[in-house]
Amino acid sequence: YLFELKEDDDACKKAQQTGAFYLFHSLAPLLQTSAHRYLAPRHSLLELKGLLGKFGQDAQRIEESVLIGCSEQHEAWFALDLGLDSSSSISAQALLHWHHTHQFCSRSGQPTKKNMAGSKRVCPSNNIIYYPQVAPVVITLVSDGTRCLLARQSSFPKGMYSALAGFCDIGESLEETVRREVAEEVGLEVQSLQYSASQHWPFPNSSLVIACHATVKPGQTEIHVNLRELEAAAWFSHDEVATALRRKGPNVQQQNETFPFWLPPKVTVAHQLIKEWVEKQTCSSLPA
Ligand SMILES: NC(=O)c1ccc[n+]([C@@H]2O[C@H](COP(=O)([O-])OP(=O)(O)OC[C@H]3O[C@@H](n4cnc5c(N)ncnc54)[C@H](O)[C@@H]3O)[C@@H](O)[C@H]2O)c1
Ligand SMILES: [Mg+2]
Repeated sequence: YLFELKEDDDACKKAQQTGAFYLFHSLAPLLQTSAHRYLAPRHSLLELKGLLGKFGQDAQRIEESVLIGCSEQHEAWFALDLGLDSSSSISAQALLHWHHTHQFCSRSGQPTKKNMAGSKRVCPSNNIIYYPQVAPVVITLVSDGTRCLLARQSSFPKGMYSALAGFCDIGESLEETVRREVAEEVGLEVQSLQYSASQHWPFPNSSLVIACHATVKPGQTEIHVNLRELEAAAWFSHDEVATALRRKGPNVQQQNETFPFWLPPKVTVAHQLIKEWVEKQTCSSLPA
């Protein structure tokens, strides 16, 4: 059903009649608080036209909406950004951000036009079709069998460590990126690797983060930190990591000016990857 709406502008326009619209302003979502929770209000086309009229906006703006999904019953969902200045926060809706930042054809320089669903942009002068780009990123938790390797960039919040991450270079397989990034960032040779999970990650642009476990040969565990990319990297024991998983975010500074290390929040695939390793270690240390 979604494929049909992306390929057929008339079908998409018709779906707006019975669809639901989520509103944004300069890429920030409009939220309502209710009983200490944030809810994203949905607006029907009629309500949306009323809102636009109330604020003196042209109903034509509805053409700027983008299709973001549908219900099992084929109720289409749309996002519409009412903000005029889109240079501010990119904290939401990767697709709206992509439209704001890809307005021109990279070959002719002409302004491109979004299709009704917002699933692509087309250059009217040469018919080149542009689709939203997603940059693949690998995140790798390296283990030597009993410890795992965590690292931090200087841009991370104080005390936070995570698994090694890196963008795939053009032409690389994911496996090649894992081996290259681990070699580049900590000077270790990956012996084996195993896929774990993936996550769409819209910060700073649209990336697809693919999480993997990797092992190094026992005895080949000497770390050489690439200080151009990382501030620090070290091996951590199962107990240290299990304790850190329970810490919620930045902790108070300890007397000796250090921060007990903590890990990315639960919402990140980095957290899930590290948690999966701790659970696997716990299971493997249980008596058979
Ligand atoms: N969701 C998660 O759990 C999670 C975990 C780790 C990293 N990430 C994200 O993955 C991304 C990559 O992590 P990193 O900073 O360690 O990457 P990295 O080690 O490749 O270093 C970043 C460098 O990659 C280059 N680069 C930037 N954008 C690129 C692109 N689109 N394609 C190719 N190269 C690019 C730049 O030179 C940049 O300095 C970051 O945006 C980070 O937010 C998400
Ligand atoms: Mg990196």
